[in-house]
Amino acid sequence: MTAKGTQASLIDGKGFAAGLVQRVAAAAERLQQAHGVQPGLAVVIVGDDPASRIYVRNKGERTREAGMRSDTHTLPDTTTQAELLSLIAALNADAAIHGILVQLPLPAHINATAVLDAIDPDKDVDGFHVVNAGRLAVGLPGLVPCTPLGCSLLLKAELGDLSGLHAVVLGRSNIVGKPMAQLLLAENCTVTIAHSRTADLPSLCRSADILVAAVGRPEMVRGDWIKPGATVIDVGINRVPSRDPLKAAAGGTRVVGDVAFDEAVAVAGRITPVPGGVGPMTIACLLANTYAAACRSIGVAPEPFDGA
Ligand SMILES: NC(=O)C1=CN([C@@H]2O[C@H](COP(=O)(O)OP(=O)(O)OC[C@H]3O[C@@H](n4cnc5c(N)ncnc54)[C@H](OP(=O)(O)O)[C@@H]3O)[C@@H](O)[C@H]2O)C=CC1
Ligand SMILES: Nc1nc(=O)c2c([nH]1)NC[C@@H]1CN(c3ccc(C(=O)N[C@@H](CCC(=O)O)C(=O)O)cc3)C=[N+]21
Repeated sequence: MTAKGTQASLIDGKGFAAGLVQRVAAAAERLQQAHGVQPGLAVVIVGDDPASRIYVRNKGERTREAGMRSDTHTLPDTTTQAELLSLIAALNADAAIHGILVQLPLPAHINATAVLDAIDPDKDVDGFHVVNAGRLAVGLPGLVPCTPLGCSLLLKAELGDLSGLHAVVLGRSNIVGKPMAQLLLAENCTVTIAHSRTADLPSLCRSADILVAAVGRPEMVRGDWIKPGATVIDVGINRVPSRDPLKAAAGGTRVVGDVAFDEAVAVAGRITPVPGGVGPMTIACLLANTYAAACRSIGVAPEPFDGA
């Protein structure tokens, strides 16, 4: 608590995501009843990255909850780019698969851009294909990257109209920062994108009504970088040693965000926790995108999930 006794309210991403998964499941059930189509997702993992393991475990549970089909293709580190491309070609041609997700990062000997751009854009439920990036940039309907889509849904549910708010997006990756900025612009925010060459990050961040942190640096954003009352969305998922020195010595870890939560919670108006904030929304949006792709594959307009 601060001297003023104020404390940010927590944005319950986990709870919001659970509700979204239920709404997607109900819509998918209606799609199946009306058209006999069960949305199908294929996840391809090459090698054994720890972040990918967490993601795939959670995704499997949520996909089952939503009554959708989920196939996981686990390939060894030694898989060649040609082998991966031929699996993608088979999934592109498979009418029972509406969504394809290739877990990142890929091993260094594989060109990730070439692989992502081999996915049929209409099955690209990650929204990483250059065609979907282009659709987002010019305002055409398409598949939007799950993490920024989840952040945008949380912000609209919390704040309503975002028009005229100053949003600072920390990070400019193709999978989080850039599409996040596009979505905020589409909601009529005034958007600043910051990155590793940005001068005086603390002052810039202090001018933000909405601060989205997606840098991959544990607890980089400090309490005094935040405008009092601002809304803070922490995208970071960083594994750091456990607080307990004995556990840490044994290799124990905990997950923290890109924001120093204990400091930020005393200054911000609203904030997402890590875990339990943006992460679960990413998975819920993956299911929503898979449902939408299944609808469009048979020429049906997907039910929207914008509302609460
Ligand atoms: N919750 C979820 O569902 C997801 C969480 N994540 C997490 O989000 C975070 C970001 O992921 P991602 O976008 O893939 O990361 P990238 O590493 O691809 O991008 C990081 C961005 O942060 C910028 N950056 C790095 N260090 C600094 C610094 N010291 N000061 C200012 N800017 C900096 C980089 O700038 P520059 O471009 O100049 O190098 C870059 O634009 C990670 O913690 C990741 O684990 C990612 C995906 C999903
Ligand atoms: N093609 C591709 N698409 C991705 O979207 C993608 C990817 N590759 N590679 C890895 C990153 C990371 N990512 C996460 C998603 C959800 C949680 C998540 O659900 N986190 C929970 C649990 C965290 C914990 O307790 O460890 C939470 O934040 O509450 C984490 C990480 C998706 N990614």
